[in-house]
Formats: sequence, structure tokens, C-alpha cells
Amino acid sequence: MAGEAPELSAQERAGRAFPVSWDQFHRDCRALTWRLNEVGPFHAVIAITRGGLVPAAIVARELGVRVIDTVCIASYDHDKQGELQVLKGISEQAMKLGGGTGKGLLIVDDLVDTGKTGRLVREMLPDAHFATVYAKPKGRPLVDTFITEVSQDTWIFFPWDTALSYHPPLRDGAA
Ligand SMILES: O=P(O)(O)OC[C@H]1O[C@H](OP(=O)(O)OP(=O)(O)O)[C@H](O)[C@@H]1O
Ligand code: HPA
Ligand SMILES: [Mg+2]
Repeated sequence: MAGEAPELSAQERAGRAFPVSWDQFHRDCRALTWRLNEVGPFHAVIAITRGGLVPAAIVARELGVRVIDTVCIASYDHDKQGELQVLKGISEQAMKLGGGTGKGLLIVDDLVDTGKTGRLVREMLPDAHFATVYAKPKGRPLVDTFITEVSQDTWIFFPWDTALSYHPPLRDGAA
């Protein structure tokens, strides 16, 4: 409608940037595994794709878990959140391993933001343990174990979404 402010993306609303390197991400995943090691053992890891695939691989390697399943959910188009779409559910085999409720299963994602994605997966597996590497305050209550909390107005830039590029000097107006 004329005169209405254009809708801001989640990233624009966020304002602050939190870039994460591969190195940092690997370290944070290892730190997450230290905590999870006290909670397990787990029969299987359930990765929330796509972002959860990377931490799931690292965590599963460290915990010695070889059964990995996916639940494929899309909601953000880059930084705009739309309706959640479950593109693939949890396999029957993984459901059986978790006794139908997720007991002994470890759900892994890269982060919780609003918590919508995490809430949906928790409803599928109410007794599973839910771990993320990063958490924002709105999503934090849904997570059992995480490593770093960032403010709700921060946008996390993951290494698989970014590339090195020129950055102008501060005195030329760079933020
Ligand atoms: O807590 P929420 O507000 O629901 O946001 C968190 C979810 O958003 C991102 O996934 P996205 O939908 O961008 O898909 P992707 O993992 O394929 O990038 C991220 O990987 C989480 O799964
Ligand atoms: N960074 C990357 N992807 C995301 C974020 C974020 O802060 N929030 C939801 N999806
Ligand atoms: Mg995701």
C-alpha cells in the first residue's frame, strides 16, 4: 500500500553482524560435543537441514554416532522467513530407534532464531535432546544444549553462506 514502510528482512531488522569462520564453527561444534557427551549416549543424530548438516557431521564424528537422519525444513528465503515447509520427515527407522517419541535421539541444528523450526521438530520428537550451536533469546527456551547466545538483533553469517571480499577502511565510512 502507498505510504507503508517496506517490509524489513530479518537480517535488516537484526542490524548487527556476527560472522563465523570455519575454524570458529568447528571449535564451537567441538565445545557443543563436550557438553553433549555428558548427556548421551545417543542412538542417532537427526540433522535439521540444511544448516544442521554441518554441525551434525562434526558432532556425530566426535560422539562416535554413525546413524544420521535428516528432517528437511525450509522457512527462510535467505533472510526472509515465510511459512515452514517440511520437505522430508524423519525416517521410520530413526523413529523406531527413538521408540516413537525420540528418546535417545539427538536433534542438531546450526541455530535457533524465532524458535519456529525447533518447535516443529520438537513436536515430532518430544523426548529427543535438541542441540544447536548458536541461540537467540526467542528460540533459546526450546534448546536443551547450545554454546553461544547472541542477541535477537544479531544476524549470524555462516561460513558456507559467505566468502572473503574487500572491506573499505573505517575512515571511508565502513561500519
Ligand atoms: O528459529 P527459526 O526462526 O525457525 O530459524 C532457525 C532456522 O532457520 C535456518 O534455516 P533455514 O530455514 O534458513 O533453512 P536452511 O537450514 O536450509 O538454510 C536455520 O538453519 C534454522 O534451521
Ligand atoms: N543467520 C543465518 N540464518 C538464519 C539466521 C541467522 O541469524 N536466523 C535464521 N536463519
Ligand atoms: Mg535450517
